[in-house]
Amino acid sequence: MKIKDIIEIAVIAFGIYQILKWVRGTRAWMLFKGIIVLFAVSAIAMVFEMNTIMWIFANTINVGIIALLIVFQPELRKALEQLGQKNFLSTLVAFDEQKDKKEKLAQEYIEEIVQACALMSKVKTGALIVLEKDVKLYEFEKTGLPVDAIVTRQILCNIFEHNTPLHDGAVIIRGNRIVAATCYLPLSENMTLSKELGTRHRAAVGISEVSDCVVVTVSEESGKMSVAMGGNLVRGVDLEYLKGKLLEIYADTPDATKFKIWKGRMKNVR
Ligand SMILES: Nc1ncnc2c1ncn2[C@@H]1O[C@H](COP(=O)(O)OP(=O)(O)OP(=O)(O)O)[C@@H](O)[C@H]1O
Repeated sequence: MKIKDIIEIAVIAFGIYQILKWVRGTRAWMLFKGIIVLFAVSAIAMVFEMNTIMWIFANTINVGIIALLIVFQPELRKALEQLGQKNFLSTLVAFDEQKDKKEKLAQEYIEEIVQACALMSKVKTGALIVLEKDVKLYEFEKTGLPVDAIVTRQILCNIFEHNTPLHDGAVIIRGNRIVAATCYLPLSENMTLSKELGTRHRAAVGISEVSDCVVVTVSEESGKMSVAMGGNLVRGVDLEYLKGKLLEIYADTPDATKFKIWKGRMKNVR
């Protein structure tokens, strides 16, 4: 083993790490998990010498790779564009402590979102609020106008106020900040959705199908609140349900886990 080989291994490991990090931040993450399952199935087929399954895999892999390149063309283009950017190195190695510090959806912000929905529901103001989780929604954020404001009930109500410039489309929330408003979301093509539902609710289901986000809607027609997650829509939820669902997002974040560990330690000390 020469120095050159060690450098080569380090470069490849770093490259794979960066690719995995990038995949986690895009909707390719779900697909990546699917591919891992397919590879697991092919490995099992190989161990048990299931020739037909192995033949199907061998003959579809080339087509599959081309299909992947076509489906993820926007993400690949974005990744290549980032490679060409000047600040690429600084994003690879997080020198800046702030950069590494992920913003988390703290309980107080959840309360703001819930209260905003309550107020809008009362006066039947239509709203579409997307809470981003692990899969980053940059491509949808770009379709709207940047806001970059701390989540407060007043700002949310103001954004969705009828006949104001920002009321149309969706708001995207990342951590404790509203990053964009008037965003255009993909409409779900789910045929089983109720025919009563219009495009606001279809858009909520649509974005939840392609990412792990949680979407809250307030109907302009009925004032009812709904929550979309993983392609499912729960209609007519109450404030308690809404708060519970949003708190689940908070519970998933590392900050909350740290808090739980800390609480556990405190219990042990006592
Ligand atoms: N693809 C989309 N992305 C983001 N927002 C959208 C999209 N399509 C529609 N909307 C929002 O939904 C509004 C139209 O809602 P529409 O009445 O069609 O839906 P709905 O599901 O019946 O909702 P409501 O119960 O509030 O009437 C638009 O004015 C716009 O703000």
